[in-house]
Amino acid sequence: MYKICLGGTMKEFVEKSVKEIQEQIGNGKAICALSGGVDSSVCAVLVHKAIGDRLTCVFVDHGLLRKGEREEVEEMFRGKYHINLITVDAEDRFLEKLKGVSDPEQKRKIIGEEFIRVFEEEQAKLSGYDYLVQGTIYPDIAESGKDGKGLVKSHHNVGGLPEDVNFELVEPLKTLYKEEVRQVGRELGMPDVMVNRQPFPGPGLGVRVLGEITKEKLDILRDADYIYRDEVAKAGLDTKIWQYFAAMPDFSVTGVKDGERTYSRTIFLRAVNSEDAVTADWYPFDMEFLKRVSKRITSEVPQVNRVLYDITQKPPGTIEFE
Ligand SMILES: Nc1ncnc2c1ncn2[C@@H]1O[C@H](COP(=O)(O)OP(=O)(O)OP(=O)(O)O)[C@@H](O)[C@H]1O
Repeated sequence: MYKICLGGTMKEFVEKSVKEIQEQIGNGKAICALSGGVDSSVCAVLVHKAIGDRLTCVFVDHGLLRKGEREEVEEMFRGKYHINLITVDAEDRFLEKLKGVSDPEQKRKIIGEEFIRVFEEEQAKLSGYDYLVQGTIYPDIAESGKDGKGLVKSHHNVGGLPEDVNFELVEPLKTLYKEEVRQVGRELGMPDVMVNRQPFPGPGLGVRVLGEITKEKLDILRDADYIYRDEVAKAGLDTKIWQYFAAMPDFSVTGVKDGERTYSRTIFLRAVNSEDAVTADWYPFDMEFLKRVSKRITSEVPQVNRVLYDITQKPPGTIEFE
């Protein structure tokens, strides 16, 4: 395992990794599944530094992304880093597959399987790619109890890429802890919004729209979540809270607006701090902050008439709702 304090500086780590990646890939070409999360993003930028245009990233827009996320990823990787990036528009096929499904495990499974199918299709369109870049980090290997050799991230959020893929794996971050990965990102000049990014589940908003997923629900949740994130950032809390997000339960409730009865959507707000995701405590926002967020959501998102803040620790709760 790489230890910054014992093993040298981040600059040295980056130099050493670039050399190793060049040695491994030679003149070959590599493909990387890019989620926009910290691990795959840092990995992509590192590998790009080593092999330039011979890296192609594939970003799957499954329609379960947060508001603005796709644009941010495209701007960053295509615009700033000039990395070959294929964005796959797969919203319709994911939503079609998810129609009528409300069981969380089944939703995860469907999203995972569809992700693999999409990735395989993209891979088939490309030729001459022998290497698969994976943002595997040390805890992934430790958790799965393997030594990491030839390991395809077994706990892949969206089901795991098939083990039989005809690729040689490139895993330059596999000796690092998350915080070290962030430091590598900073060393590579990546902006704070990217390296400090909070964890986001692989199935995305698919597990934050509780119960059956529809485009309408996703759009409402995206708008509410965007306002919440905006207020957290404005209050300067975005680097103080480990994870914060909005979710939407599978029921409507009665409310009143302009003297008329409404029967609309509820939004849950969640914010937790945690060291290791094993235990977590809810964040003690001040009441004025919560009032502000609630007012903005209920006035700017017309389909929402109630906002609830979750004050449950993990355990007995979990960070996500599904
Ligand atoms: N929408 C997506 N498009 C392309 N690849 C994806 C997508 N979602 C996930 N992946 C791939 O699956 C891997 C594992 O996803 P997971 O959600 O478990 O994230 P992670 O382990 O936190 O990594 P990351 O920080 O890169 O998101 C990612 O590193 C990425 O390679």
